[in-house]
Amino acid sequence: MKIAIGNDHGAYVYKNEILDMLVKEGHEVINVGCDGPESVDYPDYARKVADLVVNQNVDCGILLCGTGIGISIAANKVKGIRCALCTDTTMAKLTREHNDANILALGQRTTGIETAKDIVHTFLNTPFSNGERHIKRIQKIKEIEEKNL
Ligand SMILES: O=C(CO)[C@H](O)[C@H](O)[C@H](O)COP(=O)(O)O
Repeated sequence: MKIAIGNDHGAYVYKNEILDMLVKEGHEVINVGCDGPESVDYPDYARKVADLVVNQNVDCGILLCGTGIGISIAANKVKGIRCALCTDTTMAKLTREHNDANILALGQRTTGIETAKDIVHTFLNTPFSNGERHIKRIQKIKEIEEKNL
């Protein structure tokens, strides 16, 4: 898969671990995150990954910050983004099956690295269920986006 990954200073260690893992597994990864501990602003990185996803330059995105909260809030402001903060593999599976999430958010300060890697694998390997009720609900999310323009 082609994946965009972005992060703030609170998650550059996990970003590097997950980036290395994905490249070793044969994925093409575009790194638009920060690469060190200097303080930066997570919305800037959320926007970079979200733009790559909505413009279909990548199949999906991964965003990381200290908790995954701020960066997911920012990404979800971009029209067309369904970014899910996941803290376990059940959430990752269900957000793909039910919400067709196109960005996964993770927190370096809140989730263990092995769990985070498992979450990434589950997210990437779970297809959208295409269930009628889920399609209807995603359509309603899109209607909210349209009304907010
Ligand atoms: O947005 C966040 C909180 O939900 C992230 O955890 C950020 O990484 C965090 O706010 C950064 O905090 P810092 O004190 O500037 O390192």
